[in-house]
Amino acid sequence: MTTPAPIAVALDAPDLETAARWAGLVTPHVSTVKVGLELYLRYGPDVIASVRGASGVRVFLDLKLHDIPNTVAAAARAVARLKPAILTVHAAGGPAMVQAAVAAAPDAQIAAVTLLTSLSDADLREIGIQGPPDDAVRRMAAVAVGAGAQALVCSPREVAALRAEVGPGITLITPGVRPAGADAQDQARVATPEDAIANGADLLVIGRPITGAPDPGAAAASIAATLRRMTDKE
Ligand SMILES: O=c1ccn([C@@H]2O[C@H](COP(=O)(O)O)[C@@H](O)[C@H]2O)c(=O)[nH]1
Repeated sequence: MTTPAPIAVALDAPDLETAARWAGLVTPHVSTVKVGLELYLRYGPDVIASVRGASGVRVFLDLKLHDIPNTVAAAARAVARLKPAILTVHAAGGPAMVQAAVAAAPDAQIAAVTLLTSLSDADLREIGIQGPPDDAVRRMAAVAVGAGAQALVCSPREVAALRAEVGPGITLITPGVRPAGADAQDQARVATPEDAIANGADLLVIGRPITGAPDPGAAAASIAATLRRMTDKE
């Protein structure tokens, strides 16, 4: 049996049955499945058991918590019992908020989201973030890691700069991944799976290029095989 690829498939499905079906199709090929706001807000905690299924695949709970520290601590504590492998918070919540999540969910890897991959350079300027995204991402990452975050979420375009900033011990997670020629859809700062890995990403978040394919299992297997060929060459 081959080792599952370092991919978290974003199960952004309209209903639980579809999410569980996608999870079943992709889990032989990928290490992780990701539950986001759409599913969690619709179905609540039950969704975790449904997508985990019999395989017991790692579940990444992408709730992007962002509130005052006391509220985030309570929310993180509430979901910690679901045993997600990874739980996201927004780095923009500041160090006390990140620290509160880390303390409240000690068994989950707390991943701090730096700048959403859907924001273009123009969008970033409009919300007051001047200069190259790399700079802001590195600043936010340093604060989050200083507060105890064990993982960071960034665009694959910033992952090399971030790796240089934080070193090898922090897990770098990149959404905004599109196979060559695929539609970027609402993502702005994108790169291919090969480039994301070559630049230092540990875990690629990929949703619609897999779940929107006629056969999500085959799409996941194909991207996984591409990554495996890269590591075999090393
Ligand atoms: O900056 C971020 C943080 C999280 N996401 C999430 O990743 C997936 C991406 O899905 P695609 O279909 O591959 O675009 C989605 O669940 C987002 O909520 C992100 O895209 N960017």
